[in-house]
Amino acid sequence: MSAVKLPPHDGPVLSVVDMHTGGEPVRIVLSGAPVPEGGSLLERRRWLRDKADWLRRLLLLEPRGHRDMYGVLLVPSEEPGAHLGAVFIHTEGYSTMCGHAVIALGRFAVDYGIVPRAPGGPDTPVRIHCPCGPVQAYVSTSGGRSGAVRFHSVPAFTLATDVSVEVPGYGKLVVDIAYGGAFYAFVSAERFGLDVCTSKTRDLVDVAAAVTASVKEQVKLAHPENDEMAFLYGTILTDGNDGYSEQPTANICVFADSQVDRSPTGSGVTARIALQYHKGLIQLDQTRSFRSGATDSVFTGKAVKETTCGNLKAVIVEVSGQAFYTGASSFVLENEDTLKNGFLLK
Ligand SMILES: O=C(O)[C@H]1NCC[C@@H]1O
Repeated sequence: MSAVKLPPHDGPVLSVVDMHTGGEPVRIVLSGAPVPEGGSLLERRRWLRDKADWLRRLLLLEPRGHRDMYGVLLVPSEEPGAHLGAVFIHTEGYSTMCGHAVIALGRFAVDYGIVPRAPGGPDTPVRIHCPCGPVQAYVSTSGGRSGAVRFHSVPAFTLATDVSVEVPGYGKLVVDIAYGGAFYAFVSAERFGLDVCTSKTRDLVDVAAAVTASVKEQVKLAHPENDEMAFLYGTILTDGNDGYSEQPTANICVFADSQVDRSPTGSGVTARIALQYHKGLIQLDQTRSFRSGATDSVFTGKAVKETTCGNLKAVIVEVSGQAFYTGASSFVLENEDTLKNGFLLK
């Protein structure tokens, strides 16, 4: 089949590979993006945010994307041994960690030749420098293709448990706050008479967004090593099944500007494992399954090592999942297009 003929356009052609992990999209930019200035990944991330945010908007917002779109800009990394640097983007801005995207990037790195497949198998290590720090992924091979990916994230920890917050319309409630490369508030959906798997997404989003807004107002977060991580990324509503079980526990993550994760949320699973370990509900190397309330997709997670983060006890968590390719596109723009930099409906 002949290559697709590009339409008339102005400016760069942005070539992307589209994937999904558990239903959550990942748009990886292959070429056409500006090379960000800066001596570190975090500086490059700030440059992209402050000087080239048109790129995020064009790639993720309508008409080329949608309200719940997610993407990755690959940037040079100064991290020793890193195979690639990742700047995670969503429809409100930039995040510090994205487990579902790490799972996709693991496959992408092997399949696109960034990391040669380890001859001896079974896994090919792929080291990904994320804004929260280095993440070590291990890419399996299945039938001559890359397959499931597991990753060891940055040190994960519980910041606070049983934090009381006043949520307008819902009264006083108690949340837990934990970090898995990003900070999340955790609360059972049952507290609102909802079920993460069967309630309307709109109802779950409204509740989670209200909790996020209240925690942001009433609770000051701190990260022991990096102030840039000290913000509440979202709220994860759970089914309340925090005690160890071989049965999956379900959750749904509402992050950034009421964006809904279709996957079980890799950084959320990381934080949830840290929370369950902190509460003595699971032991090291006990694997739990986490089901997305949105799509029933499943990640597994386990704490594999105790560590510290600054003065806090922490654990290294391993998360596993599977990503799939959905397409490859070239995006262009025309200067006359008044909507060329994207939009979202109110
Ligand atoms: O899997 C994750 O960690 C990401 N998915 C969307 C929200 C998080 O960044």
